Amino acid sequence: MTRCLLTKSVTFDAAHQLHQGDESHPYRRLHGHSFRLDVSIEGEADDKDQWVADFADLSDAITTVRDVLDHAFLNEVAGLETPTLENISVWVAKQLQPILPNLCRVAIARPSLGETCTLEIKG
Ligand SMILES: Nc1nc2c(c(=O)[nH]1)N=C([C@H](O)[C@H](O)COP(=O)(O)OP(=O)(O)OP(=O)(O)O)CN2
Ligand SMILES: [Zn+2]
Repeated sequence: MTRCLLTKSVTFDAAHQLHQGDESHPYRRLHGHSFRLDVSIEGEADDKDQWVADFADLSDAITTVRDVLDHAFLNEVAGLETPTLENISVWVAKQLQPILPNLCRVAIARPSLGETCTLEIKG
């Protein structure tokens, strides 16, 4: 059997404010970013279909979180009151774990800034 990691990626745009820094720090102003979300599942290709899972099912799952995050003011999303990349990763993992039991990695990137936060999920 072959153990594989499948990754599906989507992009979204969202606004946020961060409380870090002093009162005049630019992070505190309302501003936006373009994000890329990468979601990975791990498993073995099954005998019948010869795949770990249909990418269409991974796509359906990731779309449910993208629909919440895209063009949102992230601070107003329940559980995302401090929307750092780190907290967005944890939030996405919490949403997806019930529907993707073999979820193993969530990464949130800001490609224009060359920044990525990767959350490794132990089985
Ligand atoms: N470890 C983390 N560090 C920072 C995070 C984070 O989520 N985790 N977030 C930020 C802010 O979101 C900040 O707005 C990032 O942008 P910045 O580095 O200031 O770059 P610009 O806003 O200037 O980039 P643009 O090209 O204008 O979007 C900071 N640190
Ligand atoms: Zn920001």
